Order: sequence, then C-alpha cells, then structure tokens
Amino acid sequence: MTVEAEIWVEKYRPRTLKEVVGQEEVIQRLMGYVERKNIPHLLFAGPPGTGKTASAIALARDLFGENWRDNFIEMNASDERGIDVVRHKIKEFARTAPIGDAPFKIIFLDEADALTPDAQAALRRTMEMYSKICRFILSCNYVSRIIEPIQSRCAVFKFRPVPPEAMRKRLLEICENEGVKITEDGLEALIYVSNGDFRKAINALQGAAALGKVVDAEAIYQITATARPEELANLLETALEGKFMEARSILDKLMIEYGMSGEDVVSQLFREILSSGMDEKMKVLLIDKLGEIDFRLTEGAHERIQLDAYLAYLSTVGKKRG
Ligand SMILES: Nc1ncnc2c1ncn2[C@@H]1O[C@H](COP(=O)(O)OP(=O)(O)OP(=O)(O)O)[C@@H](O)[C@H]1O
Repeated sequence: MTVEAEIWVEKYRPRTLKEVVGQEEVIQRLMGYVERKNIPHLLFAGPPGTGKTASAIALARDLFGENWRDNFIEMNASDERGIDVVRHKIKEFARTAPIGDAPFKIIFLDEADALTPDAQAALRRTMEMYSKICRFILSCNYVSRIIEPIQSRCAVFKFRPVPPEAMRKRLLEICENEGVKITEDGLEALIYVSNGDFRKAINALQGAAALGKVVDAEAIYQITATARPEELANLLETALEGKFMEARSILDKLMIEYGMSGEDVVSQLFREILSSGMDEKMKVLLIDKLGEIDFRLTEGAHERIQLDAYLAYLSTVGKKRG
C-alpha cells in the first residue's frame, strides 16, 4: 500500500489508552483496570466516532502487550447474520485458553444495540457461559437499547462527543505529520462539520488534503456535503421574513450544490436554530415543528415537499412575529 492510499483513521488510531483524547474520565477508569490487570465485562456507549472501538483496542494493547491480537476478537453485531453467527464465532474463539500469559480473552462486539432483545438475551447467556476465560466489551450508541440484565452485568462507560479543543490539537498534529497546510477557517470548519465525531473529522481532512491544495473551509464544506452555518442562517432568516420563494431557491442551491439530503438539511437547521440569537419561545416553536418534519422523513415522506412545508411554516410564523 502506498503512503497516499493509507487510511488516516487507521494510521492515527490510538496505540495506547494515553493517546485517546477528550474522554478523560473514561480513560482514567480504564487505566485503573490495566494497573490491576483485570477487567469486568464492559459496556461502551456514545455517539459514532468518539473512540469506543479505539479505546477497546488500546485497552487490549495495554493489557496484553505486543501479542494482543491473539487474545482479542472484534465482531460487528449488525454485520453478522444474526445472533447464531455471533454465538458460533464466540464459541470458536472461546474454545481455546488465552494465549501466552494473558488471564483472559477479550471479545469486542460493536453495535450491540442492533441486536433484538431476544438476541441480547441469548448473548447474555453466552456471556455467562464463557465468563471464566472471556471478557466482553459491548459497544452501542444508546445504553437504553441494551436489555437490563446485560447492563447490570457490565461496567458502563459513557463516551461523549470529542470536545473542540481536543480535536483541534490532534488534527493539527496530523496535519503536521502529513505535511498538510490548513487554514484557521479550515480547521474551524472541520470541527463544525464533524460535530464531535473524530472519524468524520479525520476522513474529511484526508479527503480535502487529497485535493492537493491548502485545506480551507471551502474544501471541507464541499467534501462533506455540508453547508456553511451562514448559509443555513440565511435560509432560516429569509423564510422567517416571509420570502417563501426566495427561501426555496436558497434551499435548491444547498441541496444541489452540496448534495445535501433532506435529513442533512434538517439536522443542520436544528443546530442553527439552537445556536441562533432568537428568543426561547421562538426556538421552541421552530424545533417542535422541525421534529415533526424529521419524523416524517424517517417514515419515508417526500423530502422536498416536507422541506417546502417547513419553509412555508417559517414564513407564516415569521409574518406573525412581524
Ligand atoms: N477519542 C479519540 N481519541 C483519538 N482518536 C479518536 C478518538 N475517537 C475517534 N478517534 C479516531 O477516529 C477513528 C474512529 O473511532 P472509533 O472507531 O473508535 O469510533 P467508535 O466510537 O467506535 O464509533 P462507532 O460507534 O461508529 O463504532 C479512530 O480510529 C481514531 O483514529
């Protein structure tokens, strides 16, 4: 593989717990396990790209040293066709004793919340069956989607969106290492579009750097199909002023030029309304309605009609506001 073809999210995967950034509390607790050379079953919960997989691997490395791979297996609950395949793989892996002087093996199961409650119940029995020689690390986006009997058998760790400062520092290190020139507005754009998702930030940086120019805000917004916050603010303001047709053409531009989906527009509008200077009563009105649109989109409603309906709603509310 050439250097250019190397994927940066892999290249910059933390090699030890110390390199995981922005999750201080979690990492401190995990380091305590490394010191004691033992772990209970663990449940990692949090948004995508915040370091759950990275921390599980870093923990295995810190516990087992160089040959960590011998005693670590990673599975994805939603990839594998059903719990039976997962159980079969676990059985195979757990059949043999830990290799070397490791006291146990680690099974990392990503997207555990994709399993149905029945499948989770089967998983729980499997966890119990092999708990002498295996520790499970389950990863999920929402703890509430994991059945109570599993939650109560695991130490729960909550990962948060990676904070801007931690992200900025690490992204600058990557730029320096890769010889990438980035402008200050490029860096800010990266932090804005990734919204705490480190995977997204690194991928966007690599994509923009591949264009071969200085990485600026324009490149980042283009590559991630994200509109600039100012453009969303403009859309919102125009619609609130009652200029429905003008707002529609701004929306056209966003969707065509940036290739944004209806859901992208809704989630960016959501961020824009929250961070805008409008009064709380207005925010409540607009977000309440946006929630309805969001729900309808997930139900498969026509996205352009829904977005136009929202702009129409903004025009009416705006006129009343005067
Ligand atoms: N907290 C972090 N510190 C350092 N690097 C990170 C962190 N979070 C993510 N990364 C980087 O992003 C990549 C993806 O992160 P990771 O696979 O750990 O995300 P995840 O939380 O498991 O997401 P998912 O829920 O989608 O599986 C890592 O390989 C690493 O390069």
